[in-house]
Amino acid sequence: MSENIIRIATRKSPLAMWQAEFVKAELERIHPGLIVELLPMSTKGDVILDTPLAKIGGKGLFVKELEVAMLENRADIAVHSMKDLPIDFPEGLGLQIICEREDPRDAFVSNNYKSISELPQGAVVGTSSLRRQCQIRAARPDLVIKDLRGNVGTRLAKLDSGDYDAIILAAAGLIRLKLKERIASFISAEESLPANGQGAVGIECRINDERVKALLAPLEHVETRYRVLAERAMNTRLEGGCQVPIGAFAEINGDNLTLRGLVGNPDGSEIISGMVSGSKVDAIALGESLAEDLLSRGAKTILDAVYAS
Ligand SMILES: NCc1[nH]cc(CCC(=O)O)c1CC(=O)O
Repeated sequence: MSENIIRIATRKSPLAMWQAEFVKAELERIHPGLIVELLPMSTKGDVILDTPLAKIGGKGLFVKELEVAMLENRADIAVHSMKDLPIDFPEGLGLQIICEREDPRDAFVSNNYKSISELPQGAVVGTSSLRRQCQIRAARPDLVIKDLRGNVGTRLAKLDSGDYDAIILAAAGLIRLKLKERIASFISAEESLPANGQGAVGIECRINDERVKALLAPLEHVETRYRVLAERAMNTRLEGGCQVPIGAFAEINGDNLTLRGLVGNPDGSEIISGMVSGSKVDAIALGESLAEDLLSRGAKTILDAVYAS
């Protein structure tokens, strides 16, 4: 491979392309003379659009093709939304960089209402996320949750066509796609704990590719890494895939990291939540200890039932 080229494997969705373009622009800014090429590709998750994600199963629905491209040396790096990235990597590949986090909150999007509490009895809310569904239904058991798939633009179009009274999306995706004005209100972490890694972009590469690793190093954001490591460690210990009713959200104050987490029934009838605090350098241990705490208080029973269904 030529010394001054980096090839980025990316999904073709507008958000994935934004993230890849962001990494390309950063690399070109930091390393004048470096040529960065995009290799857009479709993944299984992009092709199967009519089935709820939780039912398609299989880990890495949105990443496998990108990883094969790196292993076959058709690409050097892949840019991912951290929250969609599986815990395990194929041999030879690894998560190298976590970039600075965008707003991690969920966003309430509606053309008629300002917030969940304003929704009338029995209103229809669109989301395919068990995590969002569980927390919304815990607060408002009367609401009807209707599946909502597709990329951000598709989901907004379905809202606009009148299929839903409101939909829930990650604020980060809307902000990045310059659709912030579509956000009726931000949902606080107290109302809906975000998914692990939400709003953060990660970069995967071949673990033995020292040239690429050196070029990527300046994109690392240390605070985001600690936060996302704690959140992912909790998820890993809970053996959570990406389609699980699990929320995890870490914040850092000085050297102190506080991690909040929850596991719930998709119907919102039961939510087990907890919190840990400690030194940020112990991020992974903090995540694991919160997972143990949740498991000891009944999370295992809930998750077993979700995985079996
Ligand atoms: N599961 C899809 C997905 N993956 C990443 C984002 C956007 C924000 C992010 O980077 O977390 C979204 C859309 C959404 O959840 O609304």
